[in-house]
Amino acid sequence: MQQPKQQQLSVQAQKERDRLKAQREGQLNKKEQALNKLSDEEVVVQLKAKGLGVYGTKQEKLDRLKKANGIEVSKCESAPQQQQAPIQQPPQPPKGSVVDNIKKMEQQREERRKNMQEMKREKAEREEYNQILGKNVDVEFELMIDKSRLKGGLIQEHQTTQNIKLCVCVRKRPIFKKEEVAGEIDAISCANPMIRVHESKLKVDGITKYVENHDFQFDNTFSEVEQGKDIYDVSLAPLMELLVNQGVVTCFAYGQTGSGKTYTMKSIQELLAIDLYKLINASPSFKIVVSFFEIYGGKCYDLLNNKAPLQILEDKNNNIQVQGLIERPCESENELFQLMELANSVRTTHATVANDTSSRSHSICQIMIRQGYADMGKLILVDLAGSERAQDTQSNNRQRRLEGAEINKSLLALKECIRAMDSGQGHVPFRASKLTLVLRDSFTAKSNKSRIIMIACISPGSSSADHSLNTLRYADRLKDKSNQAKVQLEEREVSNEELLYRQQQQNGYDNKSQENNNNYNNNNNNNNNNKLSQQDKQNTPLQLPKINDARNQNNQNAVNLKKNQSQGPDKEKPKSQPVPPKQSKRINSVQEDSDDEVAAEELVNKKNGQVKEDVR
Ligand SMILES: Nc1ncnc2c1ncn2[C@@H]1O[C@H](COP(=O)(O)OP(=O)(O)OP(=O)(O)O)[C@@H](O)[C@H]1O
Repeated sequence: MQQPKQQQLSVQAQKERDRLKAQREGQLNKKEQALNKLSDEEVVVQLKAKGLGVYGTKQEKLDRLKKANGIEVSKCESAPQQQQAPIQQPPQPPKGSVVDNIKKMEQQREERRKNMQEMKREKAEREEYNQILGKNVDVEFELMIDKSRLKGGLIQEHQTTQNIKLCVCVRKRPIFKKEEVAGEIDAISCANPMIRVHESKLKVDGITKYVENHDFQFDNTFSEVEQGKDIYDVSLAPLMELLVNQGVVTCFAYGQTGSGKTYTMKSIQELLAIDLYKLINASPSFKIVVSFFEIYGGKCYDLLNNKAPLQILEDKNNNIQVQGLIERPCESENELFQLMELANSVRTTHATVANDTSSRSHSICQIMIRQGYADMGKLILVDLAGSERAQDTQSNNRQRRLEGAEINKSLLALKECIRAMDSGQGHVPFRASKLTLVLRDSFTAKSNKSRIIMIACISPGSSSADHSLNTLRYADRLKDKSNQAKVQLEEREVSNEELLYRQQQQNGYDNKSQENNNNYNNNNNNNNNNKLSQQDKQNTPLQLPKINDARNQNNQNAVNLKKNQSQGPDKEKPKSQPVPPKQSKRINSVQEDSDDEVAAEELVNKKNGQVKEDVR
């Protein structure tokens, strides 16, 4: 009697397994169909969100994405075949019908000729047009690049830095007339948050031209039509409140020489001066103190004190002190702006192979907001020296080459510190260079009080494409994406009970660490000449007057304006533009995961141990 019962059970289990398998396959098919419909840009966005590589053809990228979604490769390969199936193959001519074959070949030849003529016509038209404009560019490359450009406008609106601890932005400067006359093509296209570098190349035969496209995605990207104000509005303006609540805001401009770092920083300084005094005027007890120095060849010089040499020292409380640095109080926005102008004008510049007036030093502008003797907040604007590769410095003299080496060393140290800070590592190697040493506060401030904005500037010229790639790769590596991916993966694998347990543990730990933090900060603050006011100890955010509301309104206006512009006749949205991914990449990945999680939960709830076996 027991045997038939067992058989019955195993048949039931088999049925259940088949049913689940069919259900799972159905889900995968749906997912696969959805993936097949994605445009190239959307595939790239999703790959980046999953921390995967974005190289290869569109099909290869799609396959990689499918694999990451749990769809089998063989299945992936069969998908396009399934799609192609409905296409009616023309009936094969019977063997020996030579005449038909010849006709077909003639048709194909005719088509090729037409295409060739069309290309020649297009090329001639473009050459004529370029001649009128005085452009002296390679038309073949120009046409190829134009065909592979990201369509104009924004894929996504710019995000503000309010909730982003490390915000990495890219700014492309416009191409200059003299560059076009010298044969440069605009080789960068930009549609926030994507940026594409079109690298012109020759095949191994040495004559066949082709264009290799490199895609990157950042928190924000700004094209040549966007102004310094657009960057300021989303990057620094939202952080004004933090500046009077013990915040440390650091803004870096990084990039190849001549890519627009100083230009960007100057426009930001101008807007900042206005906003800071709006803030100060609303609370008269606040005052602004500014110091400005440069780090050149590993040494520090005061830019507001006739370039007097400075020393960087560490006191017994491990605080970094720049000995001899003059701090100038400023009474008005004009005074602040004039001091900044003065400091910028005395900065060390030299003519290099790449730029006639290349800034060879890192300039650091520190703006402290004080109430009495207490620091309420600190803003640090760092205009980094132009990044150069070793091969660019070959024809420079020894001094320039040493400068280049020193600059690169400090940029590398900066990258390591930002990465360590972003990934939440306890140890930040800020002693690796003078630059990171003086910026210690930016890396070690409490995470909710510290914001870093990195603006990577790039030149659009085709001859700068490899420099631009270097800059973008540097910026891309600042954010530890693998960490995020790992956390997501790990979270998918733990059970609900375990998650609950972890959460409880975490809460306990957070409370403890919060206490420890408070103790540590209080001690630290005491050591730090008891500078902090009562308000800091209570940790209550200061209520700000209308300035931020006004800014938010401005932001909204800017966004609306951009929307209107992009809908206007000049910037008509191309129909082929990919559907904008509304959510951030993290939200996307959570949603994808949730499908699987819901399915798994349903199964677990429905059935007994046998079903659990299947789920596993
Ligand atoms: N967005 C922009 N719009 C118009 N002109 C720009 C823009 N960005 C830069 N420029 C111009 O490009 C030139 C070089 O810019 P800038 O001096 O800011 O470069 P840089 O990156 O600071 O160079 P370096 O590192 O060598 O000092 C300047 O003449 C500047 O006016």
